[in-house]
Amino acid sequence: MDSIFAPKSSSTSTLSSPAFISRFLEASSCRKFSSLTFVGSRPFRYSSYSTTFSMVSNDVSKPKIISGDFGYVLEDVPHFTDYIPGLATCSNPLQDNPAYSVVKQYFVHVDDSVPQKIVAHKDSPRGIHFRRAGPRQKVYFDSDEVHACIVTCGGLCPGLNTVIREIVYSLYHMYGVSRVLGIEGGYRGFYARNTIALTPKVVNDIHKRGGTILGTSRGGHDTSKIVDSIQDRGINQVYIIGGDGTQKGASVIFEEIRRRGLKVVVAGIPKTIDNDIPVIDKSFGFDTAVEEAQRAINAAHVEAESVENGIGLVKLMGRYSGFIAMYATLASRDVDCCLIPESPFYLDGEGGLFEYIEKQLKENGHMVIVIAEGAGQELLSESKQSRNQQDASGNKLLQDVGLWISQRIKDYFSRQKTMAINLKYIDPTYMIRAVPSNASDNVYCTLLAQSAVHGAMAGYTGFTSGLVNGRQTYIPFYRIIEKQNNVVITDRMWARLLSSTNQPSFMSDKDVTEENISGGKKEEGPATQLLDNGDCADGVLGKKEVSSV
Ligand SMILES: Nc1ncnc2c1ncn2[C@@H]1O[C@H](COP(=O)(O)OP(=O)(O)O)[C@@H](O)[C@H]1O
Ligand SMILES: O=P(O)(O)OC[C@H]1O[C@](O)(COP(=O)(O)O)[C@@H](O)[C@@H]1O
Ligand SMILES: [Mg+2]
Repeated sequence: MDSIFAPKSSSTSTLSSPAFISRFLEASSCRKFSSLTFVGSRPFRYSSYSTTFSMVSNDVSKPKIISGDFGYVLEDVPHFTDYIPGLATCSNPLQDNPAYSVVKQYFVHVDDSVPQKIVAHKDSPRGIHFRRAGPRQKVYFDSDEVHACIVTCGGLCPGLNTVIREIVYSLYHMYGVSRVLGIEGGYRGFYARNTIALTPKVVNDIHKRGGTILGTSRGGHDTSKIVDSIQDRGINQVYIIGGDGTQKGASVIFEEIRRRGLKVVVAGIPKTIDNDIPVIDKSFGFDTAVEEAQRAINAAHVEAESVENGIGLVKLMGRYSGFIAMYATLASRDVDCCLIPESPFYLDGEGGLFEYIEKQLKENGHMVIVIAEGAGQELLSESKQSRNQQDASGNKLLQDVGLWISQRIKDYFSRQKTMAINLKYIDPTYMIRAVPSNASDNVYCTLLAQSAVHGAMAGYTGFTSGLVNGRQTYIPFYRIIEKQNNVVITDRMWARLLSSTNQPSFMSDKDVTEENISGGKKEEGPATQLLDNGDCADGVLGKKEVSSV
């Protein structure tokens, strides 16, 4: 255990002499560039393994956008060389790894990139691309120099332990790194908790367990305390696993690290059971969650069809994004109605939920309803006080829509006296996210973790490792945190759902306005490949974004 009271690095000022610099470079097996450049007269500060150099440019915090022929745009991620001059590089140790020596062209070409949109027309501009993830021929860290840490933040999600395990394994076995710390209890763990030494032995079995062996938390993000702790411990690779809030936190940590001129990588791995992170195809743990939700839906179906006028009601997670509910519904085929936050609904009157339930019960004798936790929040009669309640991270606390709607349905039928109903409410929300990841999520987690490690070793920083169109990429933080990924209710996927359940859409033509379509984001097309509106690179977005570069 490494104590939080670890002494501050003492060697911060006396190590700038030319003799020390040359000894340092000799000691490293990394080949140095022709010279170490000093901008101005500021000496560099060598503090344990995190090194402070003078900044190369004042413009480093701007997005790195590179344009090419035929409307090609690369939204690149930051790299050490953007703000640290004269860094040494080494050959990638993977070149001597027997397991990988069989792979032809194992190293990713420097110009490889992955298109954000793959549906194209013959006149389409090539559109936005992200840097392809994977090992690079040259790395910016000597194996002995690396001191990595891993932290998990926000709510649980299946696969967290797998990602932790695979980061540790990649660092140890691909890059010969042997110093990896686990930060306990989320962001606040950097300054308020002890750390755990992570070795392949410690993490060997953890992918079979749900949760995170490191623990997690909401709130507690104090940028300067976190970066101080990173600097004091001599950490130079920070792997941050978490959702939209966590990636926002990672982005400010990265900015502070860059402001201080530290040779410290900040790499994000996107975690969200709600699948509310944009750009990426889907988040890890999502498949597992959908699979697990089937068990609850099956139970609801069995209960409902075993009694007269049975209603099985299942609440699933999804604060603002109804992906789990939508996919679980599509997968199950037993669901008669799926309610999500993106699709407003109403209870009474023609075309309302009560009318539909009555019809279903008359025709089939039972029905199954799936409701995402964030659905219909505007309908819940809530006190002003509860409306403003937030969790420690600032996320709005939701009322239990499952309990509320169960009561409203029961009240309606007892008022109507047309039929006696038998409603069973199942709330499996925490069970779904507490399970270990399934086989396909395990593979996905492995690729995300390996990609993050390859990127970090190659000197990339300020990125989230993510799957785009089936390829691993490095996505700049600003693209991950700029908006939320939502179900687009005018997308084909939602239409498929409506046709599979036969539920009312609760929408009139006038509701299909720009504002109602996922918060007015229609012109930007689907933020995720879990949607399917066939948007291609010559859409409004393509033209707008290309011309703005
Ligand atoms: N805008 C933000 N800036 C900095 N840190 C943030 C921000 N939003 C959330 N965080 C931090 O990220 C962590 C996780 O956020 P949270 O919203 O709870 O979960 P998730 O990352 O799963 O969305 C918390 O420690 C929180 O303090
Ligand atoms: O009770 P908790 O831990 O706050 O978690 C509840 C929330 O966590 C989630 O599962 C995921 O949220 P995050 O991605 O922000 O962690 C939401 O669907 C849900 O509202
Ligand atoms: Mg979140």
